[in-house]
Amino acid sequence: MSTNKRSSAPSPSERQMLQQHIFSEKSQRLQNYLHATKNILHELGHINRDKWNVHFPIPTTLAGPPTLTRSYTAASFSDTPRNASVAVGNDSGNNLAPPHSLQRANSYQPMSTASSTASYPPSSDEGATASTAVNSLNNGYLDSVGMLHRPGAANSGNFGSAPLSPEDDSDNRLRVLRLDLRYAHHEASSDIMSSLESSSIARLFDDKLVQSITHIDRLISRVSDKSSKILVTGDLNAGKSTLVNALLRSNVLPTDQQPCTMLFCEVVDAGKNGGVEEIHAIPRVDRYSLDDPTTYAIVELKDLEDLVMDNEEQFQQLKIYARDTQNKSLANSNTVSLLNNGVTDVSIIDSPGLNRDSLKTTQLFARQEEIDVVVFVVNAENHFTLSGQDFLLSAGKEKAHIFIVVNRFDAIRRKDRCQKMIMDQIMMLSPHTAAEANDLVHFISAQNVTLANPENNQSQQQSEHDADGNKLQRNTAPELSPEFSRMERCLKTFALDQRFKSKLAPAQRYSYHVLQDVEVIANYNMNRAMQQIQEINALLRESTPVYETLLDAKTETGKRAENILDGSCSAVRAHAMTHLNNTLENIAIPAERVEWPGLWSAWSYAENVIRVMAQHLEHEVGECERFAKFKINQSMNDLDKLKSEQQHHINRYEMLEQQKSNSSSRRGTPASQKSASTNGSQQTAVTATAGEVELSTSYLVHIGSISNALDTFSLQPTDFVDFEWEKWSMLTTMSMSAGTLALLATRLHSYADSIVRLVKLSSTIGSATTQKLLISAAAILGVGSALYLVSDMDSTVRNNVARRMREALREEGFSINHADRLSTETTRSLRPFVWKLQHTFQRMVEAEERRRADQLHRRHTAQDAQMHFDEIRSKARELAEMVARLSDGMSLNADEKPTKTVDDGCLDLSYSHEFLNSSSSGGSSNSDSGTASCYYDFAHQPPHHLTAPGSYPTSPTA
Ligand SMILES: Nc1nc2c(ncn2[C@@H]2O[C@H](COP(=O)(O)OP(=O)(O)OP(=O)(O)O)[C@@H](O)[C@H]2O)c(=O)[nH]1
Repeated sequence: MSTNKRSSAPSPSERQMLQQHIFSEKSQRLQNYLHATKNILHELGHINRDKWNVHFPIPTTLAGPPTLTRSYTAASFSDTPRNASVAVGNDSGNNLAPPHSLQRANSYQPMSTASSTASYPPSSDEGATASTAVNSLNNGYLDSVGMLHRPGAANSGNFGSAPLSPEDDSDNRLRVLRLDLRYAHHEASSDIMSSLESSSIARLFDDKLVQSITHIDRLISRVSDKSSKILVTGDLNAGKSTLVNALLRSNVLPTDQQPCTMLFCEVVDAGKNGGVEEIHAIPRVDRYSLDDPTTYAIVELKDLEDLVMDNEEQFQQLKIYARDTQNKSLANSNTVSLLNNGVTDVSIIDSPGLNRDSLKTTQLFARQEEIDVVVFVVNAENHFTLSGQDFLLSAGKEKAHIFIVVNRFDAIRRKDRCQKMIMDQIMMLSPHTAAEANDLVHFISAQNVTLANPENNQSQQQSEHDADGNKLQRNTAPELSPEFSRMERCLKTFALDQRFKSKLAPAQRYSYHVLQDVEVIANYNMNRAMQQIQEINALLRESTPVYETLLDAKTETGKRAENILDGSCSAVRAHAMTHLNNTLENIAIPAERVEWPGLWSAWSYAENVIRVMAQHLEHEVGECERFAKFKINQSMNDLDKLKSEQQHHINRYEMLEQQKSNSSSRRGTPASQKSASTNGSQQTAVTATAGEVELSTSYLVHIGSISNALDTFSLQPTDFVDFEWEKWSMLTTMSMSAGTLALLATRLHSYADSIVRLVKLSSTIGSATTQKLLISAAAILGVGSALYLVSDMDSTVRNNVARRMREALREEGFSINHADRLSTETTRSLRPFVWKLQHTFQRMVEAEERRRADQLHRRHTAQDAQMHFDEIRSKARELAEMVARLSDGMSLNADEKPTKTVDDGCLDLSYSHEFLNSSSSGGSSNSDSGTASCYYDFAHQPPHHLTAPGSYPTSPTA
C-alpha cells in the first residue's frame, strides 16, 4: 500500500461517503451478529426446556446496586422511588459495582494527581471498577481520560472505546442473563436460588431468555433503522426544551420556569412532511403513520404550548415537523443542522422531566430502547437527583456512553467545585462517559443562545422581501458561547459521525455481554454435567456389585423359599397318607372300647361301633391337620430365617426408598401420604410373623364331614354275621372233632355245604343209625354254630363294620384326599409368604434396575448436555470475538491507534481512504499493510455453524 495513498487527505464529501459506507457495512454485520446471538439464545432455551434444566452460578459475592452518598443528592428535586430502576439496573448486570469499586470510583482525583493509565481490576464491572482519571474538565478541564484496556482481550476496543472484555472471575458474574431474585423476597439471591427447584430456575431462566430475545429484536430494528433518534431527557426544569431550541436555533418548544413539557415531543425536519411545518398529535405511537391521517391530529405550530401542557391524557406523543434554517454546508460542520445534516435522518425528542411523575418516568425508561443517543440534561444547580441517577444506571445497561449536558452553568458561582462534584457523580454512574468526558460531558448555559423568533427575538432576524413583496425572515447566525459551540460540535460528531458509537455500540455491547453470559452459563453447566457424570459413574461402580449380589440373592432366596414350601407340603402329604392308611387299617381297634350290651342290644352296639370309628377317624384327620400346622409354623420360621439372612439387602432397599420418599416429599408430595405408602410397601415386604401364622393356619380346621362315604355309611344285617369262612372252617373242625365226621367237616368250607353234605352222606349211607348219627351231628353243628355266633357277635360286628368302612373309605380315596387337601392347605398357607419374600426381592431388583436405568439416563442426558453446552460455548465465544472485532479500527483512544484520528477521533480516515481506493480498484486493502486490518472483515458473516437457515441477509458487498 503506498504511502502516498495514505497521506492523501480525503475531501469532506469523500469522508462522509466513507463513513456512511463503513457504517452500513458494520450495521449489516452487527445485525447478522444479533441474529446469530438470538439463535444461540433460542438454542439455549431449547436445551433448557427439553434437555437439561440450566443451572445457575450462584453468586458468591453479592454485588449490590451502586449508590451515591446522599450528600450528592441533598439538593436534589423530589425524587421518584428507586425501586424499579434499581431493579432494572441491577438486572442488567451492567455496571453493578461492588462496594469496593464504588470506593474506587469515589477516589476521583483532580487532574493534577490522577493517573492517566487504567487497569482492569478483577471481579468488578467493566466500567465501575475502571481506574479512570480525568485530566481536565470542559474547556481544558475535561481533557484526557484514561482508556480502559485489558491486555490480551479478544477485542481491541469497541465503537465507543468501552472495552468488551471477558470478566476475570466471571464464573459467577452475569451481566444480562442474571436471575436476581432479591427484590421479590428481600433475601439474598443466592439463598433464594439455592432453595429453588432446578425446574423453577429453568422456568425463570426461560423468561429471561425470552426477554433478552425480545430486546435483541428491538436492537435489530434500531440498528437497521437508518434514522437516528436523540432523546433529550433530565430532571424537571433542567432546561431540556431550552437546549433543544438552542440546537434548532429556533424557539420551537415552549419553555417555562414551571414544569411545562407534559408530552414527548419529537422534532423532525419538515422535509419529511413535504416541507409543511405542523404538529401531529399522536394518540397511539405504535399506530402512527404519516400516510394515515386517522392516526394523528394536525395542530398548528403556534398552538404547541397549549398542546404540550394540557393534552397529556389525550396524546402519547407529538411529532413536530419544523423547517430547518441552518446552513447545510458540509464544509463547515459546525453549522450543519442536526435535523438536516446530509448524513442521516435525525429527530430530537424532548421528554417530560424525569421526576415529574412515575408514569412518565417509566415511559421514559421504556423508550430508551428505541433511541440511539441519550442527551442527559443536568441542572447545574441541583446535580444528579436520585431519579437522574437511576435513569443513567438504567440507560447504562447497554449505552456505555451518554451525552451529558450540565445546563444553567451560568447560575453557578463556584464553577470548579460544581464541575468536580458532578464529574464525581458521572464517574460512578457512567464510567465510560466519564472516561470520555472531554467529548461527552459539557457545562453550558443553553439560555444564553439567542434564538431566532419573530415574536420574541426580532433583533436576531433580518427582514427581506421576495419578488412578490412578501416579507421573508432569515435567521442571522446567533451568538454562541464557545462552550455551547463545542458541545454542539461534539453532539453532532457523537450522533452523526460516531454513529458507530452512538447507534451500533449499544447493540454491540448488549450482544457481547449476552454472549459472554452464555459462555459463562455454558461453561458452568458443562462443569455441572461433568460433575454429574462423574457422580453417576461412581454410583454405578459402587452399585454394580450390590446389584449382582442382589440378583444372586433373589434367585437363591426364591429357590430356597420354594424348597421350604415344597418340603413342607411333601411332609404333610406323606404324613397324612401314612397316618390315615394306618388308621384305616386299624380302624376296628378303637371300637374295642365299646362294651357289648348283650344280644338284644346288638344293633345299638353296632351303631356305637360305627360312631366310635368315625370319631376316631375324625380325630386322626385332625391329627394330620395338627401336623400340617406344625409344619407350616416350622416353614414360616424357616422363611423368616431366610429373610433374616438377606436382611441387609432389604435394609438397603428400605433406606433408599426412604431417601426417595424424603426427596419427593421435599418436592411437595405430602409427607403423610408418602410415608403411608412407603410403610405399606414395607409391610408387604416383611415375611411371616407369628400372628400371621396363626391366622393363616386357622382355616385348616375342617368344616363338617371328613368323608362322604362315612356320612352315608349305615349298619347292615350282614354286619352281625361272620362271613369269614376261615372261622367257619375252624368252627366245623371243632364240631367234627367232637364227632366222627370231624374229618369230613374239616373238608367242608361252609356251613350250608356241611349240612348239605351231611344230608347227602346220610342218604348214601343208607343205614338208619348212621343217618340218625349224621342228623345229630348236623344238629350239633347248627347249635354250636348258633352259640358261637351269639357269643362272638361283638367282634363280628366290629370286624364287619371296620371292614366295610375301610373298604368304603379306601374306595373314595380317603387317605389320599386328605393328604392332598392338607398339602394344598399347606401350600395355600405358605404360598403368600413365599410370594411376599420373592416379591420383596423382585421389587428390590426392579428398584435397583430402575435406579440404574435412571442413572444411565441421567448420565446420557448429562453427556448430551455437555456436548450441547460445549457447542454453544464455542459458538458464543466465536461470535463474541467477532462482535468485539466489529469495533476494530473504531477506537477513539489515540494510544491504541497507529494513526491519528480525524474530527474528534470518530474515524481513522487515512485507512478509510485507503480502503476506498483499494476497494474501488478491486484490490484487497490489507495486501501489504498489517495496520490496515480494521476493514478486512467488513464482509464477514458469522461462520456457517452460527447461522440458522435463512437467518442472515446476504453479505453486503464492499
Ligand atoms: N439561568 C438559566 N436559566 C435557564 C437556562 N436554560 C433554561 N433556563 C430556564 O429554566 C427554565 C426551565 O427551562 P425549560 O427549558 O422549560 O426546562 P425543561 O427541562 O424543558 O422543563 P420541563 O420540560 O418542564 O421539564 C426556563 O425558565 C428557562 O428560561 C440556563 O442555561 N440558564
